[in-house]
Amino acid sequence: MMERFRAFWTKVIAPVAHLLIRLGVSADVVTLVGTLGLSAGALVFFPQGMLLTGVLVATAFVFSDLIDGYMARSQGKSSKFGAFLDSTLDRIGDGAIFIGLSLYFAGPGDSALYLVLCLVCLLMGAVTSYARAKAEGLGFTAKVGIAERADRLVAILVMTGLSAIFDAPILLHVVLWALAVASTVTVVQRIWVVRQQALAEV
Ligand SMILES: CCCCCCCC/C=C\CCCCCCCC(=O)OC[C@H](COP(=O)(O)OP(=O)(O)OC[C@H]1O[C@@H](n2ccc(N)nc2=O)[C@H](O)[C@@H]1O)OC(=O)CCCCCCC/C=C\CCCCCCCC
Ligand SMILES: O=P([O-])([O-])O[C@@H]1[C@@H](O)[C@H](O)[C@@H](O)[C@H](O)[C@@H]1O
Ligand SMILES: [Mg+2]
Ligand SMILES: [Mg+2]
Repeated sequence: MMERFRAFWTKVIAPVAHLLIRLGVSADVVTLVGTLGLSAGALVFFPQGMLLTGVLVATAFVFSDLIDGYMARSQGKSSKFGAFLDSTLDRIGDGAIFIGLSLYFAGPGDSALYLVLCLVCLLMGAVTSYARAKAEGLGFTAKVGIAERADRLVAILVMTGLSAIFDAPILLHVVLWALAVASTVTVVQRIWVVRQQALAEV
């Protein structure tokens, strides 16, 4: 769903990308540093209950996932390794967010239920992305579903931020339930579309 906003946000990040290019920074370094920053934001601040700080730090770095590809393309330096690195490190950033929130619910958030829900979101988000990668490796396509990565990131970061701003834990609880369901639905959607493609080959 968020893909439709790619063009707008690409315009937003383009000046940053061009500055980094002028500074001689490579897209791969942006991919790596962005992942480290996103992960640090989630793993340092969420477990301490500093949810808004964690969201703001994570948000500052998550856009690196838009910047890195733009940098590569604008220099004509898109590469297979870059594509591999980008997709692989996405999983680390996604995992850090839900591990950070799991540790929050194991500590100040004090809820076994929402700790488990965080783990479900972590798992089904990872399976969602793996399903697409495996499908593409087999010559199928599976870039479908109601909860692609950007959708999941926007949902969890915005709602976590709002829950902190308004001191409304319910907002975080609702988004965790929603993402657990939506990610699972997305996995089923991807299995379905690959099944249809496989049957069409017969
Ligand atoms: C007050 C409110 C609360 C507190 C503040 C909360 C604010 C939080 C707001 C938003 C945070 C969430 C933002 C999420 C950003 C999404 C980032 C993302 O997921 O991007 C995903 C994709 C990019 O995917 P990909 O990496 O595959 O594309 P690339 O362009 O990188 O291309 C990859 C190819 O490039 C080559 N390559 C790459 C790297 C490399 N090193 N070498 C290479 O060669 C190679 O060929 C690769 O194959 O982006 C998208 O999915 C597009 C859409 C994303 C845009 C969504 C952003 C939405 C932001 C804000 C939402 C609303 C905010 C509202 C705030 C207030 C709410 C009340
Ligand atoms: O949207 P999603 O399928 O869960 O996750 C996507 C991966 O499948 C893809 O390999 C990667 O390039 C994208 O950046 C995003 O991480
Ligand atoms: Mg990227
Ligand atoms: Mg990416």
